[in-house]
Amino acid sequence: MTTETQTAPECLVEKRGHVLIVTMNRPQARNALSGEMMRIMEDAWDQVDADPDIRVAILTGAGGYFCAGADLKDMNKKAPGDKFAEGGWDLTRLPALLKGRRLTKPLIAAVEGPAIAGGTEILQGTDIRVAGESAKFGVSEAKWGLFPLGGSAVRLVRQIPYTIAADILLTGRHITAAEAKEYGLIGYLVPDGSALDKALEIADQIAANGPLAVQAILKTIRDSEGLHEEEAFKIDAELGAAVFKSADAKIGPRAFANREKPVFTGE
Ligand SMILES: C[C@H]([C@H](O)CC(=O)SCCNC(=O)CCNC(=O)[C@H](O)C(C)(C)COP(=O)(O)OP(=O)(O)OC[C@H]1O[C@@H](n2cnc3c(N)ncnc32)[C@H](O)[C@@H]1OP(=O)(O)O)[C@H]1CC[C@H]2[C@@H]3CCC4=CC(=O)CC[C@]4(C)[C@H]3CC[C@]12C
Repeated sequence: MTTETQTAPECLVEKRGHVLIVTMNRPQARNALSGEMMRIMEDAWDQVDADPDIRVAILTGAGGYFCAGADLKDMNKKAPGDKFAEGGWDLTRLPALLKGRRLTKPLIAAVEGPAIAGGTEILQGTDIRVAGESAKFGVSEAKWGLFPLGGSAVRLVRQIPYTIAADILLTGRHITAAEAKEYGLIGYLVPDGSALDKALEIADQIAANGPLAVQAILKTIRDSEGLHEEEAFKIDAELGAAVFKSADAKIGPRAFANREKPVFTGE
């Protein structure tokens, strides 16, 4: 197993075997998003897509916090609205927050502590979500007269029941990890301090699977979203057939017959 570490002050990116771990790293501000942090996150997502050796990614936060959204104190220096007015921003895409961009490999969120506003927004761009029991979630932009530009007004109502999403978006109230689990916003509730361990366990399970199969399943999920079943099955058939033609599709059944663990090559 290879281990490479690239550190940067506001976001850490670590490759552990086939897994890339991205850690938002401004714990003194509950990992509130900064421009620098978002640039590093965007680069990390490019790395996930480009490096064939990376099979899964994990997004987490340092210091026992996930992310408190935009840096509200920084907004007092220069309001984002004024920056947007200066132009050059395509607000239909915020790649760092996975708005208008999704990864080609699975992304697991490991949440401890608060995941508020932008924190819950980026969560909606992840595929599998694990949280410690004391984690808190919410999309509280409206409380500060702001809009959830990370995409929640569109995405949250598609991911959890409508009336709960509308309540969270319009009241800006925070919900507990137990509520988030009940609503299906997260998939795993674990003891505090163990979210990353659980995420790594899930990542290892995924990384041991056929990478072409995993990526084709994910692409089918993404590309067929919102389509009529008949249209969706065309995508499903094309991507599925390509997997069946791969060397991995021979390795798996052979390993089963020989009572061995399959070692996939991704070819
Ligand atoms: C548009 C998106 C996005 O949709 C907008 C937002 O995310 S708005 C953010 C709203 N955030 C909140 O409501 C959370 C506020 N915080 C809390 O409620 C609580 O602090 C907590 C529940 C998180 C934690 O409570 P605790 O009791 O545990 O701790 P507490 O004592 O309160 O805090 C401890 C210390 O941490 C500081 N803190 C906490 N939260 C923040 C925060 N959000 N900002 C700053 N500091 C915070 C707190 O003050 C304490 O500090 P002390 O010193 O100890 O007092 C936008 C999302 C990202 C934006 C882009 C970011 C990059 C950009 C840069 C640019 O230049 C251009 C614009 C942009 C691209 C920008 C554009 C908008 C976004 C996309």
